[in-house]
Formats: sequence, C-alpha cells, structure tokens
Amino acid sequence: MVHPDDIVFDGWDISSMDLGSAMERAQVLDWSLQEKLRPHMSHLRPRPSIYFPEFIAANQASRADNVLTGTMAEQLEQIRADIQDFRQTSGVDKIIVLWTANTERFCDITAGVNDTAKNLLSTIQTGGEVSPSTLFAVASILEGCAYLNGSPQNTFVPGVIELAVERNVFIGGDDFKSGQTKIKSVLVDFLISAGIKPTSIVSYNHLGNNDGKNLSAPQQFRSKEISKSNVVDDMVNSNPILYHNGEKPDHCVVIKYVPNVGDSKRAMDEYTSEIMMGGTNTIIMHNTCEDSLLASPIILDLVLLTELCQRVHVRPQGSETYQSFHSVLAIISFLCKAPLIPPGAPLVNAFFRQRACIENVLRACLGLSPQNHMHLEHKLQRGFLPHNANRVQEDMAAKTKTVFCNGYHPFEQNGVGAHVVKEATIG
Ligand SMILES: O=P([O-])([O-])O[C@@H]1[C@@H](O)[C@H](O)[C@@H](O)[C@H](O)[C@@H]1O
Repeated sequence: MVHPDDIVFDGWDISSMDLGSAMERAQVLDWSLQEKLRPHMSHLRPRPSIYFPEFIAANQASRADNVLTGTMAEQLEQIRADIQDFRQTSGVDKIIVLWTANTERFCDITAGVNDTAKNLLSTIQTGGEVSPSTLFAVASILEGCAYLNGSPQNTFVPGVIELAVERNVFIGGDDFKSGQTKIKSVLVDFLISAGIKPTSIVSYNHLGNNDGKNLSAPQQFRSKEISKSNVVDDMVNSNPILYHNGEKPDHCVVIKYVPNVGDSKRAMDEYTSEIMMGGTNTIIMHNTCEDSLLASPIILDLVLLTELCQRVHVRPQGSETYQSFHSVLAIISFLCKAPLIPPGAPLVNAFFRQRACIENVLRACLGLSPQNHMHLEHKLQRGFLPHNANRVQEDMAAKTKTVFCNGYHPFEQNGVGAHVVKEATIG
C-alpha cells in the first residue's frame, strides 16, 4: 500500500501543471514526424528519418540523405552526438526520444546477441543483427534519455530492457493505440463486461500513406498483426464464466495499402457475439479517420506523461526510501496497442482500466484517494461522511418519506430483512 502523502514530485506542484509548461520542460526530439504535420508543430524539431528501416547498411548514403552511415558502432556514436547536439543547441533540461518511424520486422531474440545488455553492446561493436530502432533506443538510454516506441516491432529486446533498468532510464511502448484498436479496447471490454461473448472479431483497414506502404511488406505487417491481435487477451481472460481456460474469439486482422485514400484510413470491423440461448449479435462498424492526426496527440501525451512520471517518487508503506517508477513505464499503456510491462506485471489492455490507472496515479499525486466508483456514502442506509453529515441526514429523511410513499420495504431494512419480516408477519 502507498499512502498519497508518500508520493512526491521533484521541484514543482503538479496542481499548477499545464500542457504548455510541461511541453517547455519536455521538448520532443522527433526523428521522423510526417511532413504534413511539421507546420503545425513548430515546437517539435524534425530530425533525420529512417524510412523502411531494415538494417542500417554501412555506407548506404550520405548524412545529407538523412541516413546514418558507417559501422553500427559509428552509427551509435552519431546518434548519441545528435542527442548531445540537440541538448546544447535547444537548451532543454530533458530529452525524450520517441520512435515514430515506420514499422520494422520483428527481430530474433538470440542468446549471445541481444539477450543481455552486455551482449547487445558488444554486438553493436562487432556487427550483427540490431534493428535501427534498437540502435536508437540504446543510444538514448546511454545518453540518459527516456525512449518511447510508437511502432509495433520488438525494439525492446531483453538487452535493451536490462540496459534501461541498469541505467535507471524509462522505456515505454509499443505502437500508438490510435484508431481501430482503441475502439476495440473499449468495445470488447464493454461486450465481455456486459456478459455478451465475442466469438469472432474481424478487422480490416486500408490506407495509402507511407505507413500503409511499409505495412504491405509481409514481415512488417506481421509485427503490426501481432500488436493488433493481442489487445483482447486480458479482457477475454478477465471473464472465466464466458470463456473456458484457453478459449478465445477468432481474431483476424487485415491491412491493405490503397494509395488513393492517402492518410484517410478506412477501418471496418465485424464483432460477432454469442448472447442468451445461443443467439447471435453482430456489430459492424466503418470508421474513416486521419491516421496521422489520430497519432499526433498520442505522441504529445506520451511525452508529457513520461516527463511527468520522471518527477514522481513513491515511498511504499514500511519503506524508508522513495523510489521512482520501474524503468519499463507501464503507466503509458493507455496510449499503446501492445503495452510493454515489467516482468511479471499483469497486462491490461482494457481502455477504461488503463485510464483509471492514470487518473488514480494523478489523484494520488494531488493527495486524493483513488476513484473506485463505489460511492458507498450514497448507497448505505445512513451516511457516514462527517463533513456532510447534515446533508446526508436530510437526504435520508427525504428517502424515508419516498420509501414509505412508494409502499416498499420499511426504511433501514434491506431486501432480505424485509422478506424475513414479511414471512414472520404471515406466520
Ligand atoms: O490504431 P489502429 O487504427 O488500430 O492501427 C493502425 C493500423 O491498423 C494502420 O494500418 C497503421 O497504419 C496505423 O498507423 C495504426 O497503427
């Protein structure tokens, strides 16, 4: 248990936080924001981009083409130098690096290559399979900068996670939860919580931007398919009455590249569910949305939340010392399709549970108790909140009157009590 009084912030009062001041404190080091957004986001500094990143090939092109050159070790140093340069020229206190570049294919987790921090650092020196996003993550961590992954690939191989923990640097991801998946994390939770059992979920989307083009490559699509598919797992597992052990709805995800629609993504979903007595309920949805404009506020929120979390320190009950959040920053799950969580932590994809986590953490930071929606003070026979005792008494008097008028059970007896009294009377 953590008492709200045991949560502190470095330096300033959260209640005075506004987006503007937080933004000044946490400028985004943006590596590849799409051209069309740049005019609207002048405070974000565009940086070299790597599109279609497979592996950064040595001597691929010049820096003028926004592509890193040299050996992998040299590329690592170049990225670190870029970060240092940005720190100096921009004068910001903190840098948070966020990967908005295209989806990469999943890379293999190989013992001796990327399974530990030491092995990963030595693979970078000697050459081997290290994806561009992993290289950026390592550079950021070595520079003490939090690193967030907005794409689905497994940037955070075990070696990166170990390095982040060793260096006490936040990492978080994966994959912006922007459109179709965001709705899914609400709708499936609603269906299952309402006792309606989804048996098949079929999701198509087509789009024509650079992201869509990249996803038409099977290996990159596979990364996206994985991050989009696992999103219902925790909701399914949360209801053992509807789903037996290991049972899952069929879940199919298709993405097609259609250049003509550009950034205007079309998402079509069909949710088929089983209802009472074997009946069927089907929900069909068509959603037309601007892919980049859904992603951009998520980028800002991710950075703001991460920066905020860097200033939160917690002293668990019975402990002498304060500690910060785990390096794997799970609180930002709300904004991600495939949340990265610390080993052994429960995975939560359900939208409102993720939101409640953020809300309650922020409430705790302000010294407020968590919002649990019980509202017991309004549900008991007698109120128990001292500060509004009078109000409660008045309310109860009014309710008593209503109860008698309605002819229901006498005041101060619940349904069971009323039933017993009735039987006793009859007897
Ligand atoms: O968030 P969401 O709509 O489920 O998922 C989307 C994908 O289906 C889409 O193909 C991709 O280009 C978007 O960037 C986004 O990741």
